[in-house]
Amino acid sequence: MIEFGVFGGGSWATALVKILTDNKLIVNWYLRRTEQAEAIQNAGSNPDYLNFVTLNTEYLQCSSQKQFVAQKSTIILFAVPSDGLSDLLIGFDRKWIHNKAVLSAVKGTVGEEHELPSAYISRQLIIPNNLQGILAGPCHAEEIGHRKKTYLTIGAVDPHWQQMLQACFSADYLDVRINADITGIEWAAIYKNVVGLVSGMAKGLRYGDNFIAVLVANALAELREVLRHMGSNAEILSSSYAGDLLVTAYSTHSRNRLFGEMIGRGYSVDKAKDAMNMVAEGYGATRGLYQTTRNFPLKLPILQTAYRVLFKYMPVLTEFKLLEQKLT
Ligand SMILES: NC(=O)C1=CN([C@@H]2O[C@H](COP(=O)(O)OP(=O)(O)OC[C@H]3O[C@@H](n4cnc5c(N)ncnc54)[C@H](OP(=O)(O)O)[C@@H]3O)[C@@H](O)[C@H]2O)C=CC1
Ligand SMILES: O=C(CO)COP(=O)(O)O
Repeated sequence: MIEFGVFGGGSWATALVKILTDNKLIVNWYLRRTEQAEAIQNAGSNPDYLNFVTLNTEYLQCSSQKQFVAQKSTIILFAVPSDGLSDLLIGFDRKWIHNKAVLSAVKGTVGEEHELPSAYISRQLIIPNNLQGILAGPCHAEEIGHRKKTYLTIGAVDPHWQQMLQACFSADYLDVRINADITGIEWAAIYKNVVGLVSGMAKGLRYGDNFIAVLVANALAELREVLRHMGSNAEILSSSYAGDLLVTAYSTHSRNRLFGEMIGRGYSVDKAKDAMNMVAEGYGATRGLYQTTRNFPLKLPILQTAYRVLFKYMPVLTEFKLLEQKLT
């Protein structure tokens, strides 16, 4: 029988647990704070994230024991921020998940080598290709919490697993698309978080819809170039790539856009970080993607703008004046 082991207790994990338990699938949910695990088990909702979402506790077992969750489950799902992955995997024995499918819902780069989450997890836990997968968007946890129509993407290469996961995450308000381009989707998700930040900066600087439309159109072209150089022949005008970029660039739920908006309004990077109560992956993604692509023969002015503002502390308005000249 299928049992999911979900690792991570934030908004995305909460939305995913809701989908799975609504579908009457057993979920063993690892939360690093015991009090959070107990509160969710008792109240049937997560007090800290998406607290309006009611969870079906009949199918839910919360725990702050990694080993218990990993060993009891048949499918492992990681849904923590990318900078929490290495810490999460400390003391995580790969024997606990031998021959189990492992799915990453993480968007970001990991460590100083800027590895993709799926690659990092697979290297650490020695997961064979056919048992690796990712869960991607375009989606925001809040809208899933409200059962708003959403398209999800399952990235996996094994046809049996593709179909099984598609069934697990489908619902009347959820369509699940299958895509075997795992690394392309992950790089697209990393880049789109950078675009969300830059779109937010533009908003904070009081640029209007006319400019932001040009910014996003250029971002799509940049995304295509990045993916080509990463070895993906993706048709980017589909939901898993462009869709994910658009939702982050335009949605009021986007944490990256909110973070960028604060920078545009004049907050320092540290002050903007302090004001966030959820992760904005685009910050680390900007550095990871910049360093990964800096020797590529590509012009990536949007990525460079984000990098110069966030990591070289250049004045955001000055950088946008330069960016204006480079957009086509
Ligand atoms: N939110 C969304 O709509 C979507 C998010 N994602 C991606 O999912 C990932 C998680 O994001 P999200 O849930 O939104 O983030 P949140 O900021 O909402 O929550 C982060 C969660 O991860 C937990 N965490 C952090 N580090 C560790 C660790 N080392 N061990 C165990 N738990 C840890 C935190 O625990 P604590 O509360 O104790 O600090 C918290 O519960 C990100 O990569 C994000 O880009 C992808 C698609 C949609
Ligand atoms: O990855 C995410 C949703 O796709 C979360 O990032 P945003 O909240 O910035 O969109």
